[in-house]
Amino acid sequence: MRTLEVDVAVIGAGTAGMNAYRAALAHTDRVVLIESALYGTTCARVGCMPSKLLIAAAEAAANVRLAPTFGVHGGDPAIDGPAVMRRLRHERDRFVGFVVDAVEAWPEAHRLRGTACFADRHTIRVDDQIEVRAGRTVIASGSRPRKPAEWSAAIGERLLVNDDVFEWQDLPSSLAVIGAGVIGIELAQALHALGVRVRLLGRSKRLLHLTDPQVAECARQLTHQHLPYVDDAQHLQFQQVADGVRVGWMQGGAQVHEEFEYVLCAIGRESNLDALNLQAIDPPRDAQGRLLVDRDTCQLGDTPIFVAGDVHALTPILHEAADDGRIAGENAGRWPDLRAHPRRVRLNIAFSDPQAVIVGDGYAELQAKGQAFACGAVNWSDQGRARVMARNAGLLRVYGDCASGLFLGAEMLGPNAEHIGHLLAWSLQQGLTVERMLDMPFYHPVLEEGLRTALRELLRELRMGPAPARRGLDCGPGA
Ligand SMILES: Cc1cc2nc3c(=O)[nH]c(=O)nc-3n(C[C@H](O)[C@H](O)[C@H](O)COP(=O)(O)OP(=O)(O)OC[C@H]3O[C@@H](n4cnc5c(N)ncnc54)[C@H](O)[C@@H]3O)c2cc1C
Ligand SMILES: NC(=O)c1ccc[n+]([C@@H]2O[C@H](COP(=O)([O-])OP(=O)(O)OC[C@H]3O[C@@H](n4cnc5c(N)ncnc54)[C@H](O)[C@@H]3O)[C@@H](O)[C@H]2O)c1
Repeated sequence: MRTLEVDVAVIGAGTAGMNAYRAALAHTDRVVLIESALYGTTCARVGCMPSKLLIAAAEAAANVRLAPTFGVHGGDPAIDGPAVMRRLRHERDRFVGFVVDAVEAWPEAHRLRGTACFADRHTIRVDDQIEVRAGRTVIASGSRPRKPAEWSAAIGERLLVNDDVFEWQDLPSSLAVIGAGVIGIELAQALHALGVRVRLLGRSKRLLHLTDPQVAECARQLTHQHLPYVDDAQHLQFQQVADGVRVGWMQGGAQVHEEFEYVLCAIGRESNLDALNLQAIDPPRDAQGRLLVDRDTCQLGDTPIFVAGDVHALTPILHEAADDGRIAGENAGRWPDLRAHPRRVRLNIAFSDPQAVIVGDGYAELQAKGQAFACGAVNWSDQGRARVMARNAGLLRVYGDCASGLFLGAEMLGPNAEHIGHLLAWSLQQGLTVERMLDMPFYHPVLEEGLRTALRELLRELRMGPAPARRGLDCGPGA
């Protein structure tokens, strides 16, 4: 077995690992990046980018369907499945290509291909061919879709995960989507809008990680309006039939069956830790058995090992994985003089229809903290610009601290939530009070005026401002 001595080894060339590699390189040239599969990242190959390409096609179809609302008639959208998938794969391959080019431009001596596996805290074996002696290691091995073995045993290749969807040459005729989390909702809604017969099967009434009971209920109702959705499917059963799968479930005490061409499993992800032989490093764990990782340094306990990205499952989103990678790589490089990096405020966006956002502390977290907080809200059904665009569905709830008037967080379902979410996250990270946020300019007529309505109501609820005008007065008194 060949031996390689380095200061820093990075396991996984995804977004976290690539950022860790670059950050470590600022401190030492003795760095190696180990990857077991293809370069290109989960984000570009099978995650953020291809899913948003599919959603972009779905939005185009939805806009055609909405056109008659404005007196514009072009007929039903004709969906060319092979063309939808061709564009998706073409653009996806372009994004992947940029990533692959970037990695392959790094020195060959810094790159190893193969599956990494610990022998001890300073030794990593790669496919039992190379032994890497590393001063420090960054684990950035990501996650993969959870796929119950008994479901695979029952229906074999008819059971798909998100990775499979983006390889389709054409859209399927029908699909059961299991799991009403972010991936399930985004893909179910997009494929439904593209003419696929979809049924979304959730097992609890909770959707998209929303915890505010009012926003969650609004999400549940809108999802029911938008696509065939069962919010309490119990005792799922799968049986292979001639042209697909017969899916059975219990719903409100009754047994229901429906046949689909495929089943998409979107029930969460599991960390890629199993191949790493973690027992060899005896990792410190918390009371729940999770790896004990310091969020501000990414260090694993007091070991010379750092953990970054989805593998830790704390905040499995792209910008957090990139931040983790930078922090872990920098600290692995500068070891033992570690630096703590304050983290950005929480911002989650689901590209559902309408979009969903959670900023800062969600409703359930504030309640769990026992903090005295007040709420303000806007229902988008009556908001001026949202009505102009005929996209007036959803609810925004904003939270503020009763003692200080500080803005604390928000949950939202509604039009352009991705942009309002950013405004709110930036305000939160700057430590603004609700009053200070209301000092900012609001143009007319824009969706942000809806945010202003919610903030005014919040200020009133905090007993720090006057009662807002009753409704729909963005161009009248109270504007
Ligand atoms: C369908 C989908 C849609 C998403 N959409 C969004 C979105 O819109 N916005 C957003 O912010 N986030 C989104 N995400 C989440 C985002 O993609 C992830 O947070 C991010 O890609 C995680 O990056 P990572 O570096 O941790 O993992 P990865 O990119 O998965 O990298 C891990 C790497 O480690 C390698 N590896 C694993 N084990 C080993 C081993 N033993 N030895 C060597 N190498 C190993 C893997 O092959 C892989 O290349 C989405 C995810 C999915 C699945
Ligand atoms: N827009 C985005 O930022 C975006 C998009 C996609 C994915 N992601 C990231 O990827 C992560 C993983 O997404 P995900 O959708 O796989 O996980 P998730 O945790 O969001 O959702 C999984 C859902 O499956 C349900 N579920 C679990 N077991 C089930 C079962 N046996 N039967 C029926 N339902 C079951 C859960 O209750 C949950 O609602 C997300 O947490 C998110 O961080 C982000």
